[in-house]
Amino acid sequence: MAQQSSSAKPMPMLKDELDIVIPTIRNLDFLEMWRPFFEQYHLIIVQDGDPSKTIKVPEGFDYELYNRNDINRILGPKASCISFKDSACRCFGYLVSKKKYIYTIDDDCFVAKDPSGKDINVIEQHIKSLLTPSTPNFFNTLYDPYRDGADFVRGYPFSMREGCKTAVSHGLWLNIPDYDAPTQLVKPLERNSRYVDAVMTIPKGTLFSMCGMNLAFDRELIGPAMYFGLMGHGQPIGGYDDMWAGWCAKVICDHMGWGVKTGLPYVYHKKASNRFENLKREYNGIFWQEEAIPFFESVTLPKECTSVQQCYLELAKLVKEKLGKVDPYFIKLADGMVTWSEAWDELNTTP
Ligand SMILES: O=c1ccn([C@@H]2O[C@H](COP(=O)(O)OP(=O)(O)O[C@H]3O[C@@H](CO)[C@H](O)[C@H]3O)[C@@H](O)[C@H]2O)c(=O)[nH]1
Ligand SMILES: [Mn+2]
Repeated sequence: MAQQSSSAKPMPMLKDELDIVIPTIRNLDFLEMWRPFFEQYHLIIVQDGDPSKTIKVPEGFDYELYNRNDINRILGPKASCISFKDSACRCFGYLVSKKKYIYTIDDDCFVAKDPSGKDINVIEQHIKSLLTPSTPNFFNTLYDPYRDGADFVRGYPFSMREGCKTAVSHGLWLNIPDYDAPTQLVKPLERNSRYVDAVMTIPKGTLFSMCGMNLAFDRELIGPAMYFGLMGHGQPIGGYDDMWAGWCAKVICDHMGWGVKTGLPYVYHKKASNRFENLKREYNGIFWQEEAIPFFESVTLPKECTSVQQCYLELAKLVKEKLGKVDPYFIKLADGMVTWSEAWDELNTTP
């Protein structure tokens, strides 16, 4: 019998242990719709683009806001690892947060409704997913065994039923799905109306496409690996920020014995970006991912790597060595990973 189901006992709100990180190059009007669910939490707003632009935050929210001038002031030369003019800038929010958990959301994502018509509280579901164990080592065909009304199926080893720590909770999207630019171009009218009432652990040894628009993670566990890379202005690639972080984080979670879950909760995504612009920024990524995925699948981290940062620095070394041959960009990216790790230490190691 799985531990008491996650919905049997009320989930803690974690309002003093969770920050909401929002990257924005537009405005924050969408917060009005999220007010019932977000108002109790501290927001970290990462303002991208022109720092002289004033971003209006709706009344009543507790927040800190950082623009490019702040990032440069706080990080100095290390600011070079934080992207400009790409949603990748959001990882600066992970760096400066002091909380155990992070939830990050895009400013074109709104409250979705479940099949009963009830507004979905994304924070509550992500907390449930993060606070209940994962099952990366043996797939439970009835999905989340810790959920009310579910359990481990016959044949599931009892020695494995305590599960593992959960490091990442990856939510999904109704309306505009997270398709790449080529798919968006050929299927401009496709909308996702399928609400799948499930959370599942992504099996160990399997990579996945981590989308940053409705994502939560245990910052104390996997935060040092959640670098969203060098994307956007001055870089030959964009729109692969979350993908890169997801591949790195999944390899490290597998090594550390932690789980990554995907599924509920849903947001309602009203894509604000332009699919033609997206094709330009994603273009190299479409080719490079065919090299990057086999690389990540081939990675075996040494057993001496017992901390996420040791894993991350080892990964950066391998990226430079193996992917640097694909394109010099990956040498720069590997250096960015090291700078990120140094910045993490600088801002997060108590003297
Ligand atoms: O230069 C920029 C562009 C955007 N942002 C902010 O980042 C998020 C996502 O922007 P948007 O919704 O326009 O992007 P999408 O094409 O829908 O999704 C991409 O973003 C990532 C998912 O989060 C992933 O790379 C793609 O799926 C919004 O909050 C923008 O305001 C920015 O800060 N700088
Ligand atoms: Mn979007």
